[in-house]
Amino acid sequence: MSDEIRKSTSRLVVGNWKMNGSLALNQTLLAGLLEKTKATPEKYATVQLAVCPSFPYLAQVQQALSGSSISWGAQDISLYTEGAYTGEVSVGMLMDFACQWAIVGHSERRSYHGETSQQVAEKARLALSQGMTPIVCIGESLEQRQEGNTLAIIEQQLKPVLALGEQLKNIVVAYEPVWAIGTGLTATPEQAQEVHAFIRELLRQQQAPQVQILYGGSVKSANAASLFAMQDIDGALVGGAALDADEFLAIAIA
Ligand SMILES: O=C(CO)COP(=O)(O)O
Repeated sequence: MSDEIRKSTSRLVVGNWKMNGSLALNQTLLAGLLEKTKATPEKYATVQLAVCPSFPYLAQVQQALSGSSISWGAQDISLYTEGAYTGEVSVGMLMDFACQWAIVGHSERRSYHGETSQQVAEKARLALSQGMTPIVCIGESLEQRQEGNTLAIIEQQLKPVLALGEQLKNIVVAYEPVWAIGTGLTATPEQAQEVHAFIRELLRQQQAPQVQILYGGSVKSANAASLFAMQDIDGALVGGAALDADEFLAIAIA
C-alpha cells in the first residue's frame, strides 16, 4: 500500500476511556456517538471509530454498538490465558465480548504496574493469536526527551514487538509521549511526525510499513487536524476528549 492510499482510506480514532464512566454516563456517551454517526454517516465514511471502556462495561458497550459502525476493545489484556490469576482478564474472555481491539503497554500500565516491553510484546502476541488487534503504546518521558533519548527509547520499547514476525503487519502502534498525556501539552505536529517517521522506518525494515501509527497525548478537536495532516500520523488514541461525544467525533473528522 502506498503512503497516499494508507492515509486516504483509513483514519483510525480510538477513545481510551481509562478508569472513567458509569452505566449511566456511558449510556449518554454511547447514545451521543450513535446519534451523530447515524445522522450523517457520510462524514465518517473514511474514519474507523472505536472505544475502549473499562472491563465491567464491555457488555454494555457491546450491546449498544453491535450493528453500528463503531467498534470496541479493551484497555489491557492479561499475560495469562486461564487459571489462578486473581483479578486478571484473559484474551478469551475479551473475545466473549467481541472485542476487536486491545490497548497494550499504555504508559499508565508501564509506570503504575511495572509492565516491561517484553511483556507488552507478549500481550500483543496473545491478542493476535485470537484475531484481536493490539494497539501497542510506546512513548518517552519528559526527562528522556530532554536528554535527547526519545528515538532510542522508542526503538527499545518497540524492539520485542518488531520480533512478532508475520503477524507484525496486523498490529497498530500508538505513539504517546508520556509528557503529553492528560497534561494539556501536545507534541507539535512536527515533533510527533519525527517520531512517527522513525517508527515507520522500523516497521518498514520488518516489511510492515502499512501498520497504522496513531498519535496520543492531549488530542483535541482544536489540534487534531494539524496532527492528522502529517504524513505518518494515521489517527489518534484519545483520552480525556473521548469522554465527550461531540468532541470525540469532532476529532475524528478534523
Ligand atoms: O493516554 C492517552 C490515550 O491513551 C491520552 O490521554 P489524553 O488524551 O487525556 O491526554
